[in-house]
Amino acid sequence: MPEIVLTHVTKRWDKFYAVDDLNLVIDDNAFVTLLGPSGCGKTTTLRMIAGLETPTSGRITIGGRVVYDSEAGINIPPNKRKVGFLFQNYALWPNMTVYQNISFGLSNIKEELPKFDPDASRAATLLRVLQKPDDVVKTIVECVDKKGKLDVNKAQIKLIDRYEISIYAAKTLMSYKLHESMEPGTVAQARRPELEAALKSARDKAAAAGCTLNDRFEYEKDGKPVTAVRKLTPEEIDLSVRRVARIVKIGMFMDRYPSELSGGQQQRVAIARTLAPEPTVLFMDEPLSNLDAKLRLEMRSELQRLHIDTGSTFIYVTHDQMEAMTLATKICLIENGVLQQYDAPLDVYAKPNNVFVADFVGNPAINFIDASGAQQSDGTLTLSALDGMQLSFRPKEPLDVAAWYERADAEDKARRDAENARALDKKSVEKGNKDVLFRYHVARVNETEDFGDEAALTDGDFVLGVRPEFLRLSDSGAIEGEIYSAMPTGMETTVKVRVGSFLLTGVVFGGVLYRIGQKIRLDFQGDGVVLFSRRNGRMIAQGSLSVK
Ligand SMILES: Nc1ncnc2c1ncn2[C@@H]1O[C@H](COP(=O)(O)OP(=O)(O)OP(=O)(O)O)[C@@H](O)[C@H]1O
Repeated sequence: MPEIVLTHVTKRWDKFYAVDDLNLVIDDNAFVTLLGPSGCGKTTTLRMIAGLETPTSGRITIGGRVVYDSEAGINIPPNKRKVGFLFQNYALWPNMTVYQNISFGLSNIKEELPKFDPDASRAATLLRVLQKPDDVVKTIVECVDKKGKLDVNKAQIKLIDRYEISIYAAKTLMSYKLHESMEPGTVAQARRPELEAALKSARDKAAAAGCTLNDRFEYEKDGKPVTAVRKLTPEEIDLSVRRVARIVKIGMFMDRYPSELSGGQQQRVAIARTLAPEPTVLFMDEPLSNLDAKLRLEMRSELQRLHIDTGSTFIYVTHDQMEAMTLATKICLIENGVLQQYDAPLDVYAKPNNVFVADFVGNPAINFIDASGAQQSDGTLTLSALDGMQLSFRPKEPLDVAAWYERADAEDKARRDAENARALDKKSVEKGNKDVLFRYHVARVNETEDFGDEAALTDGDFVLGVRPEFLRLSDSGAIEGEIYSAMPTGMETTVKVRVGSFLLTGVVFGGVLYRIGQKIRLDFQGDGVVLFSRRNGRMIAQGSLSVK
């Protein structure tokens, strides 16, 4: 499976930078979700990797092969990138059966493929299955109804699934009528000589051409595969269709038309159709957004399984952070065309690079608390927050705040210098959609209009990010609060707690009932509270928070 590498990829329309200098390495067999708010550049990124959109500049490789390079003038079309697509509007052909919908694309393939002997392959398959004639009989008689009538269609599908064979092999097997004989073993034995002869004749034919047949019945010469430009044989097409139908469990619906299927079943057919040509990379753009909530959840787990079963690399666009969190091996979070974080979902959740990431991921959302103060000689930070309350933040790892700022400022300066140098280049186009510092939201009881006219921020201005599960409601808590709202779901209750003029959101597990207006006490738990710089919005450290 291929690794996908994007190097300095930019896409702009005039002064609008939809994707700005994106560098990304997508590992073999990864499940990457491209996440971000509407218009941030997710779909553009996906389309550029797939070859449906031409980048303005940069380089993209798939499996070591350059598919796009602005400087070298390389741009391989999508149908030559061996990739598959699954879009929101997957539109099955209504006048074709499920089988035809899946097989249609395969029957149009005409490309360089290994030379193959379908007769030898089928003979070998039948010989393999006939080794256990009693098993074959058992599989067939399972499809006899109460009145003693055999459902031939069902029996064929059972044989196809049981032995992973084509419909042609299943029909031949049925024609042997093992299930009608008192001695299936003898019937099976009687069939062997003709099948063995077919196999030998195929090998002789290959030998006459100076070749050998490998164990997949493909021609080889001097140990190397012999290829030819050809179409797939009906048997190969059937085996592919059956393989993907097995994966998405639609084997029983092959003769139905799309209108005779539920939304979820149609979606599975669309997935099967995409998987049939065995794409090494599968692109999905919000493929579940047309489904209802329950089906979405079901299809999510199907997709996760599919990812393992197919071994393909999945690249999946979504603006639903929950979908991104639950499916991905890695999340690529984009805002305004700029990569914000590329990490495993739990790392994005626990160690967000900046306030934007912290805010975008997690439901209920993280609590932001403005705080100001300084680091003490013991490494902790003494902070004033929530209307003058004195808090102590203890970093999880050793931290030197002054040194952190020095590094961050040096990085910012280097970036600004690079941007200025870029602006001096005559060919460069100034970015119209400028990057602005994300304005996080501090929840208050009486929300006032935020004019953004803050006093100049210093290195002593911080933002604390407290996930709802790090708020602890307990009688021994040092902070006084009052229940502002409580939403029990049975498994947990989401509470908004009023602390002075602020509102903090917490999650309490179990069926606890709270009364609105009820006085409670709370504090913070765990060492996962995140400290951000208010000046540049970036994460400084994780740690624990307590009241002094
Ligand atoms: N052909 C085009 N010409 C000009 N601007 C475009 C064009 N295509 C896309 N854009 C702009 O590029 C930005 C990124 O678009 P893109 O479709 O990648 O966003 P997205 O993150 O997938 O959004 P959504 O979640 O809404 O689909 C958008 O602001 C969009 O308006």
